[in-house]
Amino acid sequence: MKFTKMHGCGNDYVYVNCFTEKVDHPEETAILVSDRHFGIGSDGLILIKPSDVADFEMDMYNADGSRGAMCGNGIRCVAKYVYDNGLTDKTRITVSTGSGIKTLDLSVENGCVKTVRVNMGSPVLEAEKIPVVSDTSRVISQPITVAGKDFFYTALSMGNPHAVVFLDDVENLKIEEIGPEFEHHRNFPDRVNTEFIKVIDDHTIQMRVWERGSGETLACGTGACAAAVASILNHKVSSRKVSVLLRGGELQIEWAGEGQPVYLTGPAVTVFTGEYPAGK
Ligand SMILES: N[C@H](CCC[C@H](N)C(=O)O)C(=O)O
Repeated sequence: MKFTKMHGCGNDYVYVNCFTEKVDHPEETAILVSDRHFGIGSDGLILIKPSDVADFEMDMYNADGSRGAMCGNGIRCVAKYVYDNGLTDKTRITVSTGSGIKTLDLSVENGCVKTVRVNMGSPVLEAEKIPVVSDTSRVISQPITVAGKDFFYTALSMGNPHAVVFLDDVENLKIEEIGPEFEHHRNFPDRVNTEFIKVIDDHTIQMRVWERGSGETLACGTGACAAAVASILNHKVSSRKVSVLLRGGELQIEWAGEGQPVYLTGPAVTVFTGEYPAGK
């Protein structure tokens, strides 16, 4: 299987061009290739496929083999891959995902995509659609006890479920302890991606993330969108343009308010190409 290794702010995936390659068991393949010692090493696997309803289809799998409905860092790399490899010459493309068709605008320098702006669609705030178990119709700064500790969280979907928690310190957070407890908490029937946020100023937040199915990643595109929306809803920031500082880089989020789409802008990087498994 020929593959290309790419990342968005350090959120790295193995990409396979399914116009020319065939992946029969993507769940198992995602587990194998993600292993950072016995495989290629990645946060998961992303298949780039033909589509009848959009220019391309993105089919995304986490490191544990679970299928993700949307991936903000991944979709930017899909755009870079299809443009840089000549599958399209358009600088506005559509990509079909598990959470609908997304429109992307590509910024090109010297014939290659450098940054991509994604219309991520509108956030979903209704508890039952996220889904989250709650006795309130929305979850905006609601109390939750996780592993015996009390937090306040805001829940929303960007096509995938997110829980956003505001803390005074995220640097020293023992995310490997609390992350899985959130991921598997009874409030989240489909598990959850959890973003831990420190507010820096009225347009800047710092974020660490424990991803459903992949653990701590250096960045999460849908998570950065969820964090910015939660920061605006909770009046933690006053700007509608939020810079999200992640361990792997910086993402720019724009949201004009309820009923409006969230826009995600960030880089996409190609690291290397290869063959898996290697020839004899
Ligand atoms: N772990 C996520 C999918 C990947 C999302 C993330 N890598 C992004 O950039 O949005 C989920 O299971 O919903």
